[in-house]
Amino acid sequence: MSAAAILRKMLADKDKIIVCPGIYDGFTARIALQAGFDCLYMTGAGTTMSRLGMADLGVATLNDMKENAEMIAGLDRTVPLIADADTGYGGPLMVGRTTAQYMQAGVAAFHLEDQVVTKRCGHLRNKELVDEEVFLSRIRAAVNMRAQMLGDIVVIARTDGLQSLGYEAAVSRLKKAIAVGADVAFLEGVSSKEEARRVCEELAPTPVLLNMVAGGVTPKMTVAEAKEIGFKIIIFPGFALAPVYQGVAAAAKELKETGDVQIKGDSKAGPREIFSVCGLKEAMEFDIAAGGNLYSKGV
Ligand SMILES: C[C@](O)(C(=O)O)[C@H](CC(=O)O)C(=O)O
Repeated sequence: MSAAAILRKMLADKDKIIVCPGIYDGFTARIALQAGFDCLYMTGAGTTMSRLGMADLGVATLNDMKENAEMIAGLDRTVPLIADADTGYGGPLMVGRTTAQYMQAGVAAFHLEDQVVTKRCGHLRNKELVDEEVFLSRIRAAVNMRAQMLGDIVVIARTDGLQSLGYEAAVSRLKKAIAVGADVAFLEGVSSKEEARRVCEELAPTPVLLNMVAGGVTPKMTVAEAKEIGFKIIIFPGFALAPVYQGVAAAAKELKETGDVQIKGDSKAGPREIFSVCGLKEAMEFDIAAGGNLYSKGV
C-alpha cells in the first residue's frame, strides 16, 4: 500500500482527525515517529531554516524541499508524510515537475498555495497573491501530473487569500480548486473559531486542514476542539521548532556563560540513547541478518 493510499484510508475514516507534528529533518522526524504519530508534516518554514539557515521567505527551491521530503518519507513508509510544496516553484510545467518529484519521493500529500513565488510565511503581513486563474492552473497541473503518472498523491489546495481578499473570495478559490481536482482544502490563517466552523461546513464533504501555528493569527485549538469543529487534518508546523530553539538557546547560553553544559536528568541522552531514536538497534540487526560482523559484539 502506498503512503498516499494509507493517508486516503485515514481520510475516509469518519471518526478520525489526522494529527501531524511538524518536523523538518531526520532527527525531529524520528522523535515524532518514536512517539507513535501515524502521520507527519514536513514544514517548509522548518526545512528552510534547518537546511538553509534562512527565514520562510520563499528561498527554498524544489531541490531543497524534495530532497528533505524524500529522506523523511523513507524513514518509515507506513507513516504518511504530508509535505509543504509552497507555490509549486514556477508555472504549470514546474508544478507538474514538483508533483512528479514528490510522488517519486514517496510523499503522501502536498499543499500548493496562491501566493506569488516570492512568498512568505502565511502568518506574516503583506502577502501577495497570484490571480485565481494562476492558482487554479497550479492545482490543475498537479492533478494532471498525478493522472499522467497513475499515482494517488493527495493534493491539498491552500489559499492565503483570507488576509487580503476576505473570507468569501478565499473560500471561493478553495471551492474552485476542489472543482478542478484538489482533495483537501486549506484556508491559511483562519482568524476565529466561528470562521473555522464555517469553512468546514461550507466545504463539506471535502476534508479541511487546520494549520495550528503557535503565536500566529489562528486562535489556539486543541486536537479535540479541531475535531469537534470539523477539521480532518491538523498540522503543528512549529511543534519541533520552538522546543529546539528554546532548548538549544538555553544550552548555548549556559556553555557560553559557565564553560559547561549540565546533562539533564539521569543522562538519558547519551550517544547510545540518542542513536536508538534513529534506528541504532535496527541497523545493527540488519547488518547481522545479512551476515555482517561489525556489530555482533554490540556497540
Ligand atoms: C505551514 C507553513 O507553510 C510551513 O512552512 O510549515 C508555514 C508555517 C509557519 O511559517 O510557521 C505557514 O506559512 O503557515
